[in-house]
Amino acid sequence: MEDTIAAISTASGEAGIGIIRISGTESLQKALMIYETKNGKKVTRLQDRRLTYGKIMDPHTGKMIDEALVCYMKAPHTYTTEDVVEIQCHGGYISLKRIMEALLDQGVRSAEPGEFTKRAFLSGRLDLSQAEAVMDLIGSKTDLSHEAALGQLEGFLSGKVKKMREELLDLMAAMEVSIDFSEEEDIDEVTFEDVYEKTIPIMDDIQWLIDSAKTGKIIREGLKTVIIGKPNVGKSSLMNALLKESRAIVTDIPGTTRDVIEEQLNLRGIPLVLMDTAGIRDTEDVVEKMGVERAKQLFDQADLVMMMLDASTPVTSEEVALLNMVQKRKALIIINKTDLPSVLDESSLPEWIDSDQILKLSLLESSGLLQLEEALENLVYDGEKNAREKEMVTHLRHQQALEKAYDSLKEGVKALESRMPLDFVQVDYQEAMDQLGAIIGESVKEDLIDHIFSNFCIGK
Ligand SMILES: Nc1nc2c(c(=O)[nH]1)N(C=O)[C@@H](CNc1ccc(C(=O)N[C@@H](CCC(=O)O)C(=O)O)cc1)CN2
Ligand SMILES: Nc1nc2c(ncn2[C@@H]2O[C@H](COP(=O)(O)OP(=O)(O)OP(=O)(O)O)[C@@H](O)[C@H]2O)c(=O)[nH]1
Ligand SMILES: [Mg+2]
Repeated sequence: MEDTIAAISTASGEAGIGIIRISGTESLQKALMIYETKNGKKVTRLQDRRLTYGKIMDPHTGKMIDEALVCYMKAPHTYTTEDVVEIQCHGGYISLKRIMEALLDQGVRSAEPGEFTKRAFLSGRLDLSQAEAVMDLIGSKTDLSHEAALGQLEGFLSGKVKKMREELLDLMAAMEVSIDFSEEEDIDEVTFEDVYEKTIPIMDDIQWLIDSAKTGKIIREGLKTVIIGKPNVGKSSLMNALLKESRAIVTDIPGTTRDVIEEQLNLRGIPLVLMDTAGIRDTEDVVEKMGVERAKQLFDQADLVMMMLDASTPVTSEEVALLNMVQKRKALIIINKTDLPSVLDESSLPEWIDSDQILKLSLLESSGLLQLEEALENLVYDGEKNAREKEMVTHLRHQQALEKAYDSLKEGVKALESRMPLDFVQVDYQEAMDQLGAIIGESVKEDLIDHIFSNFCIGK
């Protein structure tokens, strides 16, 4: 029997109401220990799925903690599939804290992060990718990431994975039968053709999912974008322009920004984590030097680099060195201050730079920003319009499992083609099955499951 757990499920802080969720066999009994009706009567049961007004009492002092609405939901048709009681009290710190204390006093255990959802998963009401989607939904910061999470919660990925696994299972069964009926260990020709032809579309489906992950990961995690360049080119001005607020200090003194300024931003549905950095130059100033070091570190970690140049100054050798570091990266080259007489010679830029990568702006005149947004959008979607739909793979874990499944099938098909003994083929198909299974939480180790749920928030 699972023990009975409770947690505050609403965010902490002052709020209209707050909810405590209790789950487990003893939920109702424990909740009733601290509950009485508005007339001060104790009760022994509550109607299933009915919100009831009453008082939450401290059993020790006999004093009221708060008034509340209480709802009992009978197993198995609940979030966790266990008996659940929810206590809706006033929001704020004290009511919620004291109700939790009163419950713990009755022998209820504090839920671990994600434990409610873990129970929903362990009971089979959700599969692992759906459980992960619950957290994504809570964490989503743009409509697109919200949509993607909702799609996954509704089972878009699980559905596809389950269908592919069924198809693979059929193929494995067909191979099995084929061996049983043939004299040798070989697979007969008809079965070979059939298995081969049916495997290819499965591989195509997997590839499609893998392709969607490029955008999907950015949609879920955000695109870490760092603005770099020499001092005074307008990096902080760009940060402010994109945020549409005066966040970073802008002056005409080179070396104004000394620390990293990080802000989140929703750009056409893409969550950007935007970082403005200290202008990179050789400097004796200790603080600025540290800022420059940080800028260089961030540069390494970023998903996207916006390298900013100044149209009114010549390209320096230091800038060329920075540009060359950007070569293999997702990068945009931004030439700012195009309102000033042009001094920068574009032919002095490294040759590898693609003309699509260069954007010309004048932040003073607010021109060129739309083109910049568009270029960013194209980079994320890789020019694929259909990537904007909500069906995409958003987790690295899923992407990696799909890649492994794909590789195994490729091996399997190769083994088939060269008429290898069937055991070889089967090993590959089984591996693909297992990899796909890992996405939905079948054939995964317990510590992976623990790890995934430990990243959830309390009360979920
Ligand atoms: N008060 C409250 N609001 C909430 C939740 C909750 O647990 N409590 N949720 C979550 O945290 C979300 C809703 N998700 C839920 C998903 C499934 C079930 C559930 O009881 N499912 C049952 C029965 C469904 C039915 O009525 O047919 C089932 O699937 O068997 C409940 C909530 C968002 N809002
Ligand atoms: N003429 C002109 N001036 C600009 C433009 N964009 C920014 N500036 C000015 O350039 C100066 C430097 O801008 P910042 O945004 O502080 O430059 P930065 O790259 O953040 O500089 P550091 O933090 O010192 O590295 C300010 O005086 C801005 O007003 C532009 O498009 N045209
Ligand atoms: Mg600055």
